[in-house]
Amino acid sequence: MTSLLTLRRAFVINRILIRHGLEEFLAPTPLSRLTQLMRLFALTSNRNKSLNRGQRLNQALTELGPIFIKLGQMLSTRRDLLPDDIADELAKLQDKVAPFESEVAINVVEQQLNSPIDQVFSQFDRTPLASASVAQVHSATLINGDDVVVKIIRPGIKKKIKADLKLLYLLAGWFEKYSSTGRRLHAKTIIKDYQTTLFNELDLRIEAANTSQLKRNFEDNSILYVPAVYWDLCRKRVMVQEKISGIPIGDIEALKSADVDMRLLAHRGVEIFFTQVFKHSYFHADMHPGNIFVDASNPQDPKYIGIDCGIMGTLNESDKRYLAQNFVAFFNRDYRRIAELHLDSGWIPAKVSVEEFESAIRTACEPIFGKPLDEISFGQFLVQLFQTARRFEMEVQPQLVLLQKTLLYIEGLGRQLYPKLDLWETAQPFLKSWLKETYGPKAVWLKMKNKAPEWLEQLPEMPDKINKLLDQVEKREEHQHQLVNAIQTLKKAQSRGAQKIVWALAGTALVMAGFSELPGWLSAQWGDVGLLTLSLVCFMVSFRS
Ligand SMILES: Nc1ncnc2c1ncn2[C@@H]1O[C@H](COP(=O)(O)OP(=O)(O)OP(=O)(O)O)[C@@H](O)[C@H]1O
Repeated sequence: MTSLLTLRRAFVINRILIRHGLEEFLAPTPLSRLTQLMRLFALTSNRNKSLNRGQRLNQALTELGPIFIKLGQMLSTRRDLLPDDIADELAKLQDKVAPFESEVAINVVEQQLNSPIDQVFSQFDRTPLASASVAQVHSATLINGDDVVVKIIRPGIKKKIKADLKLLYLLAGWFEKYSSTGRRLHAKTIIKDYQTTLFNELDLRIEAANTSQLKRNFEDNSILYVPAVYWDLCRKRVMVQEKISGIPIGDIEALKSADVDMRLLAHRGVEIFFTQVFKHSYFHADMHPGNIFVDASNPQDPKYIGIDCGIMGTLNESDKRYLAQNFVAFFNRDYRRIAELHLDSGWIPAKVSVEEFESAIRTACEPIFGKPLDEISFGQFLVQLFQTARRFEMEVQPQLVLLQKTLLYIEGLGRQLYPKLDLWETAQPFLKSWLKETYGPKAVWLKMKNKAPEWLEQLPEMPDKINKLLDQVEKREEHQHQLVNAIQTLKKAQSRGAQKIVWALAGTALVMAGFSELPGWLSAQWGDVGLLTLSLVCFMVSFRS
């Protein structure tokens, strides 16, 4: 049954792709035969020939539905993988879905909270505030008078997501199997990452927990405000949080007419990003205009408000070191250092020549410096670096890709707010102080101080441990010695064996010669005796050796 449904959907996808002139994406897959058949029987025709391939892909994904639209949106941020013309068009995809009935929304809320709606809310706005492919948001007021928003998962969406994912896996599998581009793009991994993102979005407790964590991280830093979560009203398919109000970040006109200090706002955006990355190792990774607002109550001290923490990125110490050191080296145009960092840390295999890698990075990054300082892009640098490193067999970690995508967005936004934004001005002191704080003498001293109790605890066992270690070293040396001896004996035996074989072969050859015709100058009798004696000698030597 399921496979029949999948086949039907595959047929529909095929038709849509042909209609938008995108058969080239199917060419290497088994669907291409179906494509030929469909064209033969004129089941579909190729429209939109005047549009470029990015625009045609945009239209096809829109027609394929929300799960494909979301995939396109996600892919639009993978500039390290996709050509710019396609990424630009995919970025324009709109996730606009018709809202579901408010009765259905209320049913879900009552079922999830196990309580009639009017016992939880004094007012529930039946017209949704927003409606996307996975969830819908309604305004409401709690019995205690707090203004809140209620996010509700679209009923039946999980089944649809699963069916579409099944198909996407099938297509990605074909794409990887039959096309070198598919293999280069790691098509199946892309779908796997997408699946993780989608499934996380289906459980609103994950988003609620992320929101709480981000709020806690910025408790002592007022430049970012995060709404409070009402934990007792959060379930898998319903989340209630504080209602915020602010100017949407994309509304530049409104910000300007509110007399907001745009330069400060742009720099604070960069500061928030670097604080999340380097101080908290935890960053909001779904930064789009719908998720960022500005509190302009004091326009000369504007503050950000962030919502929708469904997708967050985390970094470990080595990721942060990688980023900080590379950024600093990049701004010093020290490509040698970047190459050395990659080799020394084992990010790229040791067999790669440092000169070759340095030259590839220089070729990729020099054009970025051809621009004025206020156009230099860290995000673009990461795109180029990852593209180059991939060519040298570096597996770029997903969290770094997520970060690169967020950084590109932050830069774009910052320059939209304040076109003269110089990222380095905010980033440099930040990175330098982070490197100093983490790796400077004070940091080393602090780390040693933190480790001291652990070391003290182990101190009494130290002599025993050192003894054991020395024993091991001794044993290892003994083993090595024995091994060398064994190899030498083996070699000798091998050469003696070879000698044995040679002598035995010579003996055999002489015996055989005895049975064959002898040269005329040798009398038959003496010849036979001589050959026999010689062969006997050979066999004896062979036996002895
Ligand atoms: N706490 C809030 N206060 C006020 N408005 C909110 C709040 N949370 C969400 N909204 C409104 O609802 C919209 C959608 O919210 P949210 O981004 O969380 O949903 P989503 O389903 O993840 O949407 P998308 O997929 O487009 O990001 C927001 O753009 C905003 O207008």
